[in-house]
Amino acid sequence: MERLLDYLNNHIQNDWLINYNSHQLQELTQELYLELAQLLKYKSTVKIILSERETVKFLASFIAACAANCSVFLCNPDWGKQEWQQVFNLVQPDIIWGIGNWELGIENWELGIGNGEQNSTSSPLSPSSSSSPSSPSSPSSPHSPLPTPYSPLIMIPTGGSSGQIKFAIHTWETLKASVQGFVEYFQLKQVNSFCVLPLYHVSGLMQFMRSFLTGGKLAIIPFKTLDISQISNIQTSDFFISLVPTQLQRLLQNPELTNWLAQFKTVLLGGAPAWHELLEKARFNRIQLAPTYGMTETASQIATLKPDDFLNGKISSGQILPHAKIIIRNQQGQVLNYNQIGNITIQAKSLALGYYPQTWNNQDYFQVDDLGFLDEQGYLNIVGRNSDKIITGGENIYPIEIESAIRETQMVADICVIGIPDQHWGQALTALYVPNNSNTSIIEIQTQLYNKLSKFKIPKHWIPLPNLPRNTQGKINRQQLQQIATEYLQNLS
Ligand SMILES: O=C(O)CCC(=O)c1ccccc1C(=O)O
Repeated sequence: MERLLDYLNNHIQNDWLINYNSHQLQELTQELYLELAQLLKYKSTVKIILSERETVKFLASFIAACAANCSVFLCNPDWGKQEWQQVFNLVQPDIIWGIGNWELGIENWELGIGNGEQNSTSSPLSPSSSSSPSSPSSPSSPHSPLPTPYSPLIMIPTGGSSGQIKFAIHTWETLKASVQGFVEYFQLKQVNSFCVLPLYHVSGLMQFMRSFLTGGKLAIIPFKTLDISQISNIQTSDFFISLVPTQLQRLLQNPELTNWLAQFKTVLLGGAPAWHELLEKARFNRIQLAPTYGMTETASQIATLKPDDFLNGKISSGQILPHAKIIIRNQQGQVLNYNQIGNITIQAKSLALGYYPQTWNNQDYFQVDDLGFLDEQGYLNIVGRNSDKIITGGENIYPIEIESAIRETQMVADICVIGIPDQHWGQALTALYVPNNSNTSIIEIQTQLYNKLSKFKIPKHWIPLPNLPRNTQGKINRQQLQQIATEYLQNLS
């Protein structure tokens, strides 16, 4: 993978990284690479925790780690003590690059839980001969290689909306396959990306990868600091931008930023389910929106609705990217037909090899928690998450349908529907909502719902909250809401 350095130094235009100095990036990458090469004389594998807020440092560290075939664990500098402890115990890193709260998690680790690898004998990587480098533009193999010390392992964190942090094990090949699928699907030579999502997250990292591997431009500006005066000088009609639904909602509340957004070639939307009203608003404002479906394990999107389809009124997650295949199966694993709802299973060249430190062996397909169907034209439709399913009075309900209907009333700023254990109903449909203003009336919302939904789909309990617990990706923490709702209802009775 040393060819990566050559690629960075000689094959990428100087101005690819907008607002940053590419020379500085090259120099820092070289410096860090040499540091790693030194270490690799004595150790066969080097595990790096990368927790870097600064863009150039993040990119230099990432590229250097990959060039040196290290295992790099992408981390969120803002994780709390508990998360860092979990991560240190799992990873037992040789190097920590960056800043953040990780000091908080280091206590146990220093007490000797880590440091298990000090005895590894030297296995120097001989220059280029031992590795099987592939140039960033060559086609990738259909199967991911097993992890070897001669290819970098890129661990991307995924925690879902709550609970344990896991790392999906990716390789340069799986990430490259995702970029190739993307480029083919959109019929592009180069991808210019405007990245407002964190680089340690798959949604941010893949924007870097798309630009880096295709020689496209890359602007990186944290969402929090987006401000019209700072961004209006970048010509975005040639750019992709990736947003999560809550970010899109925020931008659409500001006319200037809405105008700015409407100039993008494509606005990729992913990370969490979008609601009908949000999509309508984007369509009304002629945003070139491309709702996507994908996850950390697939190195971002594997299905995407193209902007033309979106603007023509289509609602779905779009067609499947060429590097991936989605098959809908029933509980027994049998393949279902078009328009039949079942479990979504995935095969993809971009699929992770497993969750660190385990690889998935002999697995024919990856089954996710989502339910959906493919229509005759191969468009993917997501119905809901298996684990979010609520059974009330014997009826199956997916909260997304109820949440969309409630949003359409325009009387709530945010909404989540869950099931609370109930003697009579099995589970009682419960809506946790953020009122739009002090006059928000539940009676009025319910009246509107009666015209749209069957009676059993109307929530039995309504709980107002000042805000709902969402992570930076906009994913809602349903577990926490279960707890809040249970306590709230207990206090009532
Ligand atoms: O939720 C995830 O884990 C993946 C989400 C993701 O990558 C994404 C999020 C927002 C916009 C575009 C994308 C994408 O798939 O490229």
